Amino acid sequence: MGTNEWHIEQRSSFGTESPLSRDSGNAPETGSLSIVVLGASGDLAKKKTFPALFHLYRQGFLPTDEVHIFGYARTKISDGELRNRLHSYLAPAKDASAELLGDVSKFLQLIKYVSGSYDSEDGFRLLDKEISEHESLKSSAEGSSRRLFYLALPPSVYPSVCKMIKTCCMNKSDLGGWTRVVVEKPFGKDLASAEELSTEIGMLFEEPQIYRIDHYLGKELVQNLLVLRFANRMFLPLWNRDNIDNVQIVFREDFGTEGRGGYFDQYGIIRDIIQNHLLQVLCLVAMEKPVSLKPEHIRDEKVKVLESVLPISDDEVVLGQYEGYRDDPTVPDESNTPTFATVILRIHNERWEGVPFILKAGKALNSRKAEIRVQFKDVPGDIFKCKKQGRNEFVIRLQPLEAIYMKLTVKQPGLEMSTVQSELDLSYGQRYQGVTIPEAYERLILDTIRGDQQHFVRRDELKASWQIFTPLLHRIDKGEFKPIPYKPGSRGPKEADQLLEKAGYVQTHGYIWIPPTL
Ligand SMILES: NC(=O)C1=CN([C@@H]2O[C@H](COP(=O)(O)OP(=O)(O)OC[C@H]3O[C@@H](n4cnc5c(N)ncnc54)[C@H](OP(=O)(O)O)[C@@H]3O)[C@@H](O)[C@H]2O)C=CC1
Ligand SMILES: O=C1O[C@H](COP(=O)(O)O)[C@@H](O)[C@H](O)[C@H]1O
Repeated sequence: MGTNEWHIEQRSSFGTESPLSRDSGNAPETGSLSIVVLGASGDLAKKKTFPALFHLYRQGFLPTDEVHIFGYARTKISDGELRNRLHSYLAPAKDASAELLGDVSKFLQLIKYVSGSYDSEDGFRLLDKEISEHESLKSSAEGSSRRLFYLALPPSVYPSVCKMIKTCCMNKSDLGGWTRVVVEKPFGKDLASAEELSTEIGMLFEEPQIYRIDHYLGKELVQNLLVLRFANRMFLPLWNRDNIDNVQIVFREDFGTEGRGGYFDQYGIIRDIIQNHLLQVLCLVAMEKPVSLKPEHIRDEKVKVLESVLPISDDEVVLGQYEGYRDDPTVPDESNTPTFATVILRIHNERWEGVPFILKAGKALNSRKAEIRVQFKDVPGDIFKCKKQGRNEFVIRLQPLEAIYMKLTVKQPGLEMSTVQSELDLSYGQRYQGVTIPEAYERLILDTIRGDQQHFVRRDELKASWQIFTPLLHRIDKGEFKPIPYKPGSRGPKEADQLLEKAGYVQTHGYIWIPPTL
């Protein structure tokens, strides 16, 4: 094999399982599959859900003799109008080849739109009729139907929508097949509301039918975390408090809440990003090795980590709000909502006692990226006097430009015996040339069809995650904890950098990793 050749396992046919999901024990299924996108008129549906379905269709995972897709919402539009709305999201003008346009047009023909409300039976009875017609058209064995309901909706309507699905739209389960519901975040606003929502939905569906989606769990390098940690001998002895000084999990966006200020202001950055996306990543970084890759084994370990997190200390939190945030007419003039937060979590167990996990997220900052930064301790008895050049850091760049790199000290090439910071670099764009990295939503929807809950949040995980943040969130909601103003396009409040330093993070001066270009 040449250096630039790399064997990529093809995802061969619908229903086959990836090596890493084999343990889930799900057999490939066939028969009619109805995918219903509720909230089809909305932002998430057009930007993420339908494009993900289209990509799955193009790769052969949604065969036309089995699949039909339904959009459902209150807006009164025709099938054609929904298809027109979706067109530009499926085929952006810049790369609209004839082949792509042909595929878009075939895919759009699979979509039917049904209009109805979220709390009355009429619309859902009509939806059920349409689904049943499709099921009989696809001539599957009676009842062996699969029905997937994707709630691309505000959480306020989850209970009524779930009730309507349960009352009107379930498959005939005694004859085979299944009904599953996918629910989006934010799942609740605090511990009590999340538990209430869980109880309401739990009375209608069993846990194996509920897929609480967190799209960070579908990102390529998040999915790589367990492989990196548990399939590489060199990390096993290093991954603990004896060697690691601190861990940072960082999310930065270089734009504000444009167009979503009304939604955002009710939630803030902790509920929008930290309590879900970053905490899920923390679980995968910190958890013990699961017994197997079975979803329940993995999720059991994640829950143990969450339950070992100590109460957050006030002096380990910095909140910020970017200047101009309140100019949005949908944001109240006196809003106390943080658009930036650094929060240090401490895990009280044998592996991590004393190691700060620094979770940082912010909008309207100077760059867009998400990464995990594992910083090792200084070398004891350093004979090279290179301490000041920087510590070893293992960095997992989730986006953009996926990469894994290890910052390390090497001899400066040349005649002198001097040291310099450098890196071992696995940049995906360079190493896996020509490989398309699937979108998070694409993988996760495929998992829901396959019945693999490994990358979805279980009810007890959700509860434990709200337990961690609820006391802090309540104090912020009451105005007892104020965000510090920061300039849009900056690094956020300087107090956040000071907290980082206090927590033990040592910045490497005079060295910066530059993503390699092809
Ligand atoms: N947009 C994004 O990037 C992301 C969104 N999410 C989550 O996905 C879900 C959907 O998000 P998004 O598409 O942005 O939301 P939208 O605000 O676009 O709402 C989706 C659809 O729901 C209906 N709707 C809106 N408000 C209400 C209401 N108050 N009561 C009943 N129906 C309503 C509307 O359809 P109609 O009026 O036609 O019925 C709308 O088209 C949310 O839970 C969100 O938090 C998660 C991650 C990212
Ligand atoms: O869930 C959310 O995520 C997006 C960021 O997602 P990414 O995949 O682009 O990193 C964020 O913009 C949004 O506020 C939040 O609700």
